[in-house]
Amino acid sequence: MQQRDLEPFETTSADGARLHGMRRPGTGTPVVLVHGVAMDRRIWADSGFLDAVPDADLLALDLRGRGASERVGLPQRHGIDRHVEDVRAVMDLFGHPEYTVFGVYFGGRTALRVAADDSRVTRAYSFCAHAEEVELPDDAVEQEAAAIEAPDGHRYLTDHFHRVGAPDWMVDACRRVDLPELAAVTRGLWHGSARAVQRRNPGQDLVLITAEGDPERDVFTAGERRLGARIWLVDSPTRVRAAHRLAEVGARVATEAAGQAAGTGAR
Ligand SMILES: CC(C)[C@@H]1NC(=O)[C@@H]2CCCN2C(=O)C/N=C(\N[C@H](C(=O)N[C@@H](Cc2ccccc2)C(=O)N[C@H](CC(=O)O)C2=N[C@H](C(=O)O)CS2)C(C)C)[C@H](C(C)C)NC1=O
Repeated sequence: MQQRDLEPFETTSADGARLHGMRRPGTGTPVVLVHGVAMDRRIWADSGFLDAVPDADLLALDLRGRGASERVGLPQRHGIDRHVEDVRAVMDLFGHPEYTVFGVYFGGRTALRVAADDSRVTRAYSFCAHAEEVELPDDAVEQEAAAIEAPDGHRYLTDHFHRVGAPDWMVDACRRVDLPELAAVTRGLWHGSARAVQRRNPGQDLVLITAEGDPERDVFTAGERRLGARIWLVDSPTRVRAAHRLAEVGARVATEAAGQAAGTGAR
C-alpha cells in the first residue's frame, strides 16, 4: 500500500481471533483483498497490484496467523471456514451493502467460499485457485507441514518458489511467515478446503483466473460451466509464474470496477 494514505484497522473474527489490516480509501464498491497461504497483506503493494488499482477502496487483511493477526496455533482453527469468517469480519467492520472480493491462490478459493456464504459479495475473483473438489494427498500435505516445521522451514518454501520461477514478492512473503503457524495452516487444509465450492447466490459475478499453460486449465473451465463463472487466462506457463502478472490482472479488475461505476459494468 502507498504509505501516504493507509488506514490501519483491527477487528475480531467469529472465533475471537484478532485480525489486523490496512484500508486504502477510494471510490466505488470496496474490494477485500485475500492473500494466499504463505503470505500476508504486504503482497498487494509488493506485487504492484495496489498501483494498478489506483481508485478502488481496498481492504487488505492479514488472515489469522499471518502478518500482524493473531496466532491461533491449531490446524482446526485454520480451516477454510475460519478464513471465510475472517473475511466476513472485515465486511462487517466496514458495513457496506456490497463488496468485491479478490483472492490469490488459497485466498482465491477462500474468496469463492465467501461469495457462496455471503450475498454482500457481488463479484469474486479467484487468482489461480479453482472451485472444484481437490484430492488432498495426505502424505504430501503432512510432509510439507513437517518440512515447514523444521529449522530450515523457510528454505523449503523459498527454494521451491525460486525453482518454479515465482516473483520476488512471493519468495519474500514466505520468509515473513511464522513457521509453526504456517505448519498449522497447512494441516488446516484438511478442515474443509478439499470440497468443491458451490454457487449459492445467482446474481454474483464469479471470475476464475489461471495461466494459459496451466496443466489443470480444464479444472478451471469445469468451474466456468458448473458455476457460470467467467474465465480469465493470463499469458504464463504455470499458475505460480502467473504471479508475475498480478499487477496486470489488477488493471483489469480496475477497468471492470470503473465500468461498473459508469453503469456499463461488464457482466
Ligand atoms: C509446493 C509447495 C511449496 C506448495 N505450498 C504452498 O505454496 C503453500 C505453503 C504451504 C502450504 N501451501 C499450500 O498451498 C498447500 N500445499 C499444497 N496444496 C496443493 C495446492 O494446490 N494448493 C493450492 C491452494 C489450495 C489448497 C487447498 C485446496 C485448494 C487449493 C495452491 O494454490 N497452491 C499454489 C501452488 C500451485 O497452485 O501450484 C500456491 N499456494 C501458495 C499459497 O497459497 O501461499 C502460493 S502458490 C494441493 C495439495 C491442495 C501443495 C502440496 C504439495 C501439499 N504444496 C504447494 O502447493
